[in-house]
Amino acid sequence: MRTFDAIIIGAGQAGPSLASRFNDAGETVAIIERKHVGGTCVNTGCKPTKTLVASAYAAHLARRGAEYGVVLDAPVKIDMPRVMRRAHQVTLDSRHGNEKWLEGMKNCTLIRGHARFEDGNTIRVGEDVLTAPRIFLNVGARAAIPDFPGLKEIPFLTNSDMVRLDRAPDHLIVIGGSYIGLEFAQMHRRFGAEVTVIEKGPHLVGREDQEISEAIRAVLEAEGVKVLTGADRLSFSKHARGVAVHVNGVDIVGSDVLLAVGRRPNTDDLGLDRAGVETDARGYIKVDDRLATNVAGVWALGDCNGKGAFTHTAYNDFEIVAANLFDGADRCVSDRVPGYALYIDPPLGRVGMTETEARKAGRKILVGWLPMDRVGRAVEKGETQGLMKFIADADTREILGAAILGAGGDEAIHGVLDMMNAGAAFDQLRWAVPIHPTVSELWPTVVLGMRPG
Ligand SMILES: Cc1cc2nc3c(=O)[nH]c(=O)nc-3n(C[C@H](O)[C@H](O)[C@H](O)COP(=O)(O)OP(=O)(O)OC[C@H]3O[C@@H](n4cnc5c(N)ncnc54)[C@H](O)[C@@H]3O)c2cc1C
Ligand SMILES: NC(=O)c1ccc[n+]([C@@H]2O[C@H](COP(=O)([O-])OP(=O)(O)OC[C@H]3O[C@@H](n4cnc5c(N)ncnc54)[C@H](O)[C@@H]3O)[C@@H](O)[C@H]2O)c1
Repeated sequence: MRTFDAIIIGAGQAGPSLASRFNDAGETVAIIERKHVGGTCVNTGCKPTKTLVASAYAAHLARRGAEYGVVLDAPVKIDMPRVMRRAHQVTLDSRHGNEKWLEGMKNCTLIRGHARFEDGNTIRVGEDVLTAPRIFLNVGARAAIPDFPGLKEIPFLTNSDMVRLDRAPDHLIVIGGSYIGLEFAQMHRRFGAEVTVIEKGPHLVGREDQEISEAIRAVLEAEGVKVLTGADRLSFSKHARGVAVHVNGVDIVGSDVLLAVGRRPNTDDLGLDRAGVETDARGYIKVDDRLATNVAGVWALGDCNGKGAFTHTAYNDFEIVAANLFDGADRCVSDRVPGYALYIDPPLGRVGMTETEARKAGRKILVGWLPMDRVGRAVEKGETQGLMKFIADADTREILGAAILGAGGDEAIHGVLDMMNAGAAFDQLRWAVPIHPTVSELWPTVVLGMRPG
């Protein structure tokens, strides 16, 4: 049995940074990884997908070259193996960088293998048995694979397969019209595939306000992505041309199927019952506001605690735990201002509540919005799809939320995110002097135009 000051299971987005804090404090730490250092983000998530999105954007812009007076005399061709090599290289560089970082930590031991609890402070990795007074779970999540009729009979793809595919499918059928589904849908359309998105809910990205969902659908349909919402009773079968998806009484035939219907936490094979660590009905580890589980000395960080599903929320979980353990702070998850982006093109940048959520919360709200074709920067760039939207509390002057579906939306949303973090009233934006020409320079205009919602 080996003894450490701390054990971390999972080298995703929280684990390695936490290991580094233990190392720097002169405490011994073991970090256990069963697959690739860097976890989902680096290997099968953000890094490869955003690199692929960049290739797809280059193809799209090249096709539109003539609109800008840039003449390309031959049709745009996509070299898929090269596209994929570029994405793979970005992943490899990041993974190797993380590995080197961990291996360079004097007090840290990187252990390869699948970890399971023996009891509340003992972990087994194969023949290796480790113990520590503090254990941190950073085990992440994987693609959910529901038991759809016929699914076992057909080949299907998940996000992990998609980042290894070195061809554009002839016709990609995407099940699930949210983050993963839409990012892959648009990118493969731009790589030359026919693409159909099948979504169960009445709208794409159902958690957004309806006009945002509809604008996203318009962006995708304008590029030729077919969208079917309100999909009911899905089933699958083999077909001479690949796969047939039976939905709402019709058959859709494609060459490949991508399942993007959500994620499930990697907690079913962790021996949590032996340690007595509680999970909710969906398998997420129950934690308090400071990420402690019900078992003393065990914490859960990142996707596996169900409090966030993004790289920045997993990293913020590390920041919270580290600040509380090492810096004498008292940080908690409920202080976090929720922000995220959907990386279709143009991207959707989001922070805080939607208008629907603000109304449901019983707030008296003010709402302002502007179509992107009124934003000079977007006009100059020739990227005028989408809108900006701002929601505030009419009584307290608090900023409740904002969205930019439009050029640079993933970056420009940070102006609002920072104001919300600073607890600033929306009136402050009125007197900001933003830089011209930017997307952000329109926030004062949006704020001045707010009306009761
Ligand atoms: C296609 C896709 C695109 C995405 N794009 C974005 C994006 O643009 N922006 C964003 O913010 N988020 C994005 N995400 C989400 C983001 O990747 C995750 O939220 C983030 O990686 C979660 O980090 P984590 O540390 O909680 O878990 P992970 O990164 O999943 O790491 C968990 C690690 O634990 C290991 N592990 C699990 N069980 C065990 C065990 N028993 N023993 C040993 N090791 C174990 C796993 O192998 C894994 O390496 C995307 C996700 C996907 C799938
Ligand atoms: N840009 C980003 O930050 C980014 C990108 C990709 C993934 N992610 C993370 O990964 C997580 C998972 O993404 P996701 O898109 O797989 O899941 P999701 O939970 O966001 O969406 C799943 C979608 O599938 C639909 N669906 C469920 N069952 C269905 C069925 N039977 N038929 C048709 N549609 C069905 C749902 O209605 C929903 O729209 C996200 O929550 C996100 O946090 C983030």
